[in-house]
Amino acid sequence: MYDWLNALPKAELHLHLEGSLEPELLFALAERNKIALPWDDVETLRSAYAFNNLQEFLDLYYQGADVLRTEQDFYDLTWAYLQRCKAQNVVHTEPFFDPQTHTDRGIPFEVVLNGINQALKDGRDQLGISSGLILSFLRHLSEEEAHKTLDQALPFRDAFIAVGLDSSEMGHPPSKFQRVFDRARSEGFVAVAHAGEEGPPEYIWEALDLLHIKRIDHGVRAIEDERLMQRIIDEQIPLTVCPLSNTKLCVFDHMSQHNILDMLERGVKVTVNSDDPAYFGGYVTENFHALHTHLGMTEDQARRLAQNSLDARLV
Ligand SMILES: Nc1ncnc2[nH]cnc12
Ligand SMILES: [Zn+2]
Repeated sequence: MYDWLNALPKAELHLHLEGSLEPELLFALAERNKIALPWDDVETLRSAYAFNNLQEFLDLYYQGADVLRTEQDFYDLTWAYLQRCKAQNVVHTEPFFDPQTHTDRGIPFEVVLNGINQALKDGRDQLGISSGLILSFLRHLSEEEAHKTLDQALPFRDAFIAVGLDSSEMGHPPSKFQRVFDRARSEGFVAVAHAGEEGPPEYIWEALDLLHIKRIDHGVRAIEDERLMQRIIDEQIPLTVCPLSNTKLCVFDHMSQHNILDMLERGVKVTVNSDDPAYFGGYVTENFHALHTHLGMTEDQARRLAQNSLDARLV
């Protein structure tokens, strides 16, 4: 089944480039940039990848991103991810990046963007993988800081297909970012947002009604609110679900409890994605395969999930 799932043409719609930083590349970049790491070796780092919640993961994820310094680093990161896409027949990808994670460390916005963009272009030309980049605001920072990030992005407007919202969800509802999303949409950006990963269904309502998002990232807690479920089904609003992420971050205790197939059978436009594959134990095919192993996902269901991902592309 793994090989069959791997060969299935699919799109990835929820992937943080910084979360595709494998420990081996992290160590190589640390050496190249002469950065001392608190871990002795790759295995020690990998053994630290055990999380009880989103915040524990984010603390390590931001620490890991510190090795990314030059345009070449961002190129190498993105190129390594695109090669994984090629190997797993991901024919289209819409990755996120978090500019504030880098600009707050003094890395110029253009350095980050140029490295990523050159790799995405080479991915199109050399690997045949189409793509669109999503600029994501960090929700644990202020709306004021998100406005500054949007200012930095506007000279490169054509480099982005959308804006997103990620990082620590609890205590940072979508309403906190209503004005910056208004502004982004008035500049022609499509909007997406993480909502209902750890946060309650109310955050999904806010993301839909206040941020006017076209796609919900995660959204698994929608199942707690029947009226919300009905809206998502009626309006066919896609959910970018990340099964391995949800189990690694204890959103579900075990994959056998995941609700993605229940949602699929109820008519929700759910898709399968890897979120932060270097940290959560696998890329898209591993996520599909876990659904087969622990939930008995059939070939027909896998085909529908893959088709949903192709249908839910923004570009
Ligand atoms: N799963 C996730 N949720 C929120 N922010 C993130 N940033 C990277 N991965 C994330
Ligand atoms: Zn995510």
